[in-house]
Amino acid sequence: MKPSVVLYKTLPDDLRTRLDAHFNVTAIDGLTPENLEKYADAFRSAEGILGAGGKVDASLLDKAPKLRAASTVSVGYDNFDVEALNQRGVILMHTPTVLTETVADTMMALVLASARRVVEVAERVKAGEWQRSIGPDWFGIDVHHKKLGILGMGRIGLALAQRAHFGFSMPILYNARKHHEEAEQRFDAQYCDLDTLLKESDFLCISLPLTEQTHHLIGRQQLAKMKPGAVLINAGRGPVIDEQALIAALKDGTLHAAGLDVFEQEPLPVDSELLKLPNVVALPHIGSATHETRYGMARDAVENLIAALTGTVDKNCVNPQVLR
Ligand SMILES: NC(=O)C1=CN([C@@H]2O[C@H](COP(=O)(O)OP(=O)(O)OC[C@H]3O[C@@H](n4cnc5c(N)ncnc54)[C@H](OP(=O)(O)O)[C@@H]3O)[C@@H](O)[C@H]2O)C=CC1
Ligand SMILES: O=CC(=O)O
Repeated sequence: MKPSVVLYKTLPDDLRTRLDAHFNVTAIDGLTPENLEKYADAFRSAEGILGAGGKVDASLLDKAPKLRAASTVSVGYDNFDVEALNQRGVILMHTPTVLTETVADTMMALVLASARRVVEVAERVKAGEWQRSIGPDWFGIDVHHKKLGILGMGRIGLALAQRAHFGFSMPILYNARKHHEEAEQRFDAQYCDLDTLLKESDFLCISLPLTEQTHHLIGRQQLAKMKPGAVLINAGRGPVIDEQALIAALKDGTLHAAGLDVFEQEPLPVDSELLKLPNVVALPHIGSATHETRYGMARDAVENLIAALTGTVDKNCVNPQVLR
């Protein structure tokens, strides 16, 4: 008999067919409390789950006693209680690599849009404000040759460094837990502590995961240390930045602008102060959102679940210790 799995994200038809070929699939529209109750039987017999978004914690795992593998259509896995998965021997699979270049493109787009006020001035054109030659009130700031600080020199940080170094001649500073030889050799990136990164970066780009250590890593004190007129970009996770402190820094002119793909609460509430600030470019968490990359992520997530439930995992595993 095929193993049972719960699918909580819509897949392209061909990938759904592949999943159906291996498993008895119960498809639900998200890990909501209502669905956990409504599909209690499916969770009780599920050996795998596949999807994105929604908390996978001890209380969900208690409802799925046969679970052996979870496959997320994302690289970030902060919505999973990995400790609880480890205790129950559940393998967690994710989708690194396939999205790296696309997310780095998004970050570079945020750098350019924030510096050159692309969204704001395009709106002004649409509003009919372009009536004569533009003056300094339409100007932005240069990107090329400015100092780019990268907080989190992992896969995405490295791809961003490549763009900034070769495409925009930007000197690169970075901070991570360890030195990254590849970034230093290929892009002449200089390692520094967080304070130096804050003080010296013209553009500070965050590509960190959300963990206990990174939660509110950037708060009022850190923002106050940033170079006057700097631009802050965040495509890691919203709660890495204390959003209220960020709003204050944008209002009092400490920061020139911010480009944000992620927020403390998503979707961003429509009454958020951030949306009232002209110097904020706010995107709806589209870091990896191209047709090609989202398809690749879904494909990898399906293959990851098949590998996890057939004992053939050789990559993309968050907690390989469970395999031993
Ligand atoms: N906006 C979006 O749509 C997307 C957002 N993301 C987010 O981006 C994150 C990064 O992805 P990816 O680059 O693939 O991940 P990686 O694991 O490759 O890189 C993470 C980097 O963060 C660093 N890091 C972790 N904790 C700390 C810390 N406490 N202090 C300093 N540095 C730290 C790591 O340091 P070290 O190298 O020393 O271990 C590493 O350099 C994801 O976890 C996800 O949250 C990802 C995809 C899309
Ligand atoms: O935020 C997206 C991810 O893949 O993580």
